Amino acid sequence: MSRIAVVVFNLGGPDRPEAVEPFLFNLFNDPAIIGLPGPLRWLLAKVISRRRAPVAQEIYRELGGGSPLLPNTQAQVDALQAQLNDGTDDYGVFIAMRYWHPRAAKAAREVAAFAPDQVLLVPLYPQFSTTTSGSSLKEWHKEAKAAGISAPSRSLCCYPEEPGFVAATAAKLREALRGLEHETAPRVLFSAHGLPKKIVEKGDPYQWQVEQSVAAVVKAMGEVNLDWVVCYQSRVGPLEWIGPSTDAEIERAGREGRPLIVVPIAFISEHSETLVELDIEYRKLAEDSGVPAYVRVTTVSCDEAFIGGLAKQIRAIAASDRTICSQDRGRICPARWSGCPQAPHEAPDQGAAD
Ligand SMILES: C=CC1=C(C)c2cc3[nH]c(cc4nc(cc5[nH]c(cc1n2)c(C)c5CCC(=O)O)C(CCC(=O)O)=C4C)c(C)c3C=C
Ligand SMILES: [Fe+2]
Ligand SMILES: [Fe+2]
Repeated sequence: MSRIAVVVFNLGGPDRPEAVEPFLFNLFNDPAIIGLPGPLRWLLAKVISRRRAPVAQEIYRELGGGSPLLPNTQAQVDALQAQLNDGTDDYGVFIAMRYWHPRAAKAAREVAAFAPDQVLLVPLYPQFSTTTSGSSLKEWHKEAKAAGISAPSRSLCCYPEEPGFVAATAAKLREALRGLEHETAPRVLFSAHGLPKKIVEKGDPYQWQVEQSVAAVVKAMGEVNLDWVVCYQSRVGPLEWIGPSTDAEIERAGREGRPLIVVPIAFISEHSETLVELDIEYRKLAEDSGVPAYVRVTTVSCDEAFIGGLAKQIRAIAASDRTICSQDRGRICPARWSGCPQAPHEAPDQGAAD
């Protein structure tokens, strides 16, 4: 049996207060986030990260000073590895974070030591964005080359309608609906991390794939009659971002006297954007705006259907002779987007962060 290295990608988060500013610097110095020439971007990243650090430190203080993203990702990796190996030890699963440790360079050295026959690249983002999966895959290819990894690699580009992800999200939403005791019907806010509008206008498929995920969850809810909206949170900086914003939707629900159920649709584990922004800041905004009830659905995290679905997708790419984007129908990039890094794999730099 062949040895298969699975590299999972996520954003990364600072593990202590002093890490907040360098973490933010790494984020804003990424050409996928700020598309300026090197020296100018470096300077801007220095300025923005210094200015943003106290605000972000306050956010992470609510979580004990650092982000829980790495331990939560590790728990997912353990669950995934157990599902994949199922009595064998063919699969080794490695974590590569984009902006804080463990970064791609370390993961690439570990993968090289594992000496795999093939490498499967799995972004922990169901929807593809140049700013997340694209940026991580681009960095991976550079570091894999530097580490001398010669085994062929293929990636799971995106899985916005993956049945396990959709079923897990729908089950959590159903549970929240059952638990909400209020005479007025709730509004469901499917909340995703936002993006600057100009990134979407350049062809980034993220917003389109967020909408695909929401449509799939609504369909999976079957007969339940939902009043739902897709909205976008976590805006930073002066640019115009895609909307409607989650905070504007919360205020509207307050004016209309509607209870709210908030469903994270682009985050698959808990971190600052769910535990602080959704659970503390937006809950307070809801109270202040007169929203009669506010329930936040938890992320799919280690849910069996989600991890099982991911494992199924990974086995499918391991057995396939080409990379697969949205697995359920085995098609090439559903975005039909030239920047999709999955094919042809010989040209991994194609478009991803440019
Ligand atoms: C779907 C996932 C994400 C997209 C798309 C995304 C784009 C994006 N993010 C920023 C700026 C920041 N993001 C920050 C935190 C953060 N972002 C994501 C995911 C996506 N980002 C996650 C999972 C996290 C949490 C990390 C953690 O807590 O561990 C932050 C830092 C926190 C803060 O200062 O508020 C910034 C800054 C931009 C500019 C962007 C697209 C251009
Ligand atoms: Fe972000
Ligand atoms: Fe794709």
